[in-house]
Amino acid sequence: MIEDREPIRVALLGCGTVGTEVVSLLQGRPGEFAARTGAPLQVTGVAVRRPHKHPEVPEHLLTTDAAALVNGDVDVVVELIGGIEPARSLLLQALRAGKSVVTANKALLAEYGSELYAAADAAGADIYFEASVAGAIPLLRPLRESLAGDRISRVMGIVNGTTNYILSAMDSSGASYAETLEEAGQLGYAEADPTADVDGFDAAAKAAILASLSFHTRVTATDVHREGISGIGAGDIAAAKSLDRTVKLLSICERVVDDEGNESVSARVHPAMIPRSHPLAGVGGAFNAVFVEAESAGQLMFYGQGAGGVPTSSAVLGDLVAVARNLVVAGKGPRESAHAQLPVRSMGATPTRYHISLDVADKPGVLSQVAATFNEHDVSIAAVRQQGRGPDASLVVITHTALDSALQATVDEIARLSAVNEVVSVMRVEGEQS
Ligand SMILES: NC(=O)C1=CN([C@@H]2O[C@H](COP(=O)(O)OP(=O)(O)OC[C@H]3O[C@@H](n4cnc5c(N)ncnc54)[C@H](O)[C@@H]3O)[C@@H](O)[C@H]2O)C=CC1
Ligand SMILES: N[C@@H](CC=O)C(=O)O
Ligand code: NA
Repeated sequence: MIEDREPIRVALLGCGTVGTEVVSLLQGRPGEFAARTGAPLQVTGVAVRRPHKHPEVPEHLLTTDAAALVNGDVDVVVELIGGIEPARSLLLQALRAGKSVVTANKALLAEYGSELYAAADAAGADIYFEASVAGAIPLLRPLRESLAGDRISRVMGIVNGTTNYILSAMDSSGASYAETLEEAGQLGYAEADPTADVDGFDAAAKAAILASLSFHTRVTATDVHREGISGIGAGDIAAAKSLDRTVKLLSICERVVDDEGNESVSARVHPAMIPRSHPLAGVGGAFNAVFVEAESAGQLMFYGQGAGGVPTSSAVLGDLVAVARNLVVAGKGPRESAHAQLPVRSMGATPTRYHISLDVADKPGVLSQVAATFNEHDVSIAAVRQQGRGPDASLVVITHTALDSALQATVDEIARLSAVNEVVSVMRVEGEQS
């Protein structure tokens, strides 16, 4: 009888947006969890900062002493506090004592993942973190396990729900940036400090995790080129609309092979214009979607709810069941796989495409001056559209693929041309043939 087996003792750290849902589901469905893992799951304590704020948790389980809870009689520690400290110290403490860990903390994993993996490995414990990237969507388990026999070449997607919620609203209803950011916070999508979302730190942490798993290489958040959405204005959204495109914050991780056959990894987060016909263009609200390209599997797409307490609790509980099953059969989950150790390519050396929208003087020679600047930097133009407006004109240029540093240098020089009144919008273009 499963009920007669020794329970698996679970400590929960943090009871906020995600933690509250995890506690409630764990307490509400004990029979199901026991049947699925092969032993009952017993919550031994819930570490919180202010116990009086948690009437939903049985009082005897609440504690403000997370370290004592981790050091006590527990088999699995579920960390839902977020941030680096005290989460890092608490998880190292747990792992070094042979206790397995489930965490949703991308910021921590993107910086200290290797340290945590090493501690888990040394003690024979597990570390699972499906909720850390793309919330409810099963994505890391497929990368770590199902695709472990394949070679991944590219991962591209929307992995931040808050910014997608904001950009979708700006695109569809012309809503303001500030008002939608506040809504995203109320709906439980935004991080405790929402600048982590809008400035791209959250997406960059997720890109580091995705690149590490996909390319068997240690990639940290500081290796990821990062641009957020705080500079995106109504002008950019309008420029995209006029070309039947939309703006999304994308995380793109690629295996790049140079002319000599040398491989490197590129990981970047930035807003990009994509065609409205692209499947990512239809991903609205806090939904996430990620494309994975692998040599044998071909193209795969993962889609679902990337943020919010209820969806994220699904991924956390899935990991908890996996860890508990391993404990029941004395098995182990996957370890760190960083054998490839590919160098990380700088953003300047990464091939990209640009959309550039200019306000120029409508007089002879302007177009040729602009075209000459592209030529000087060896950047090839894919399309040009000019529209006169009295003495001035709007000039839109879309380039072919070139090194990002060459594109950046071209834009800097164009901005200095006397015939250019204003650089209205500069954005990378993704999701179409170059
Ligand atoms: N909210 C979401 O949609 C998602 C969140 N995550 C991640 O899940 C984790 C938790 O996120 P949320 O629940 O949204 O955050 P939250 O801010 O709502 O909850 C964190 C809780 O931890 C508590 N806490 C802080 N320090 C503590 C300590 N020393 N001891 C005990 N409790 C402490 C806070 O009081 C708060 O209640 C973060 O790592 C976040 O990045 C991952 C995917 C989605
Ligand atoms: N703040 C994050 C939450 C999930 O990881 C987001 O908006 O995606
Ligand atoms: Na996930």
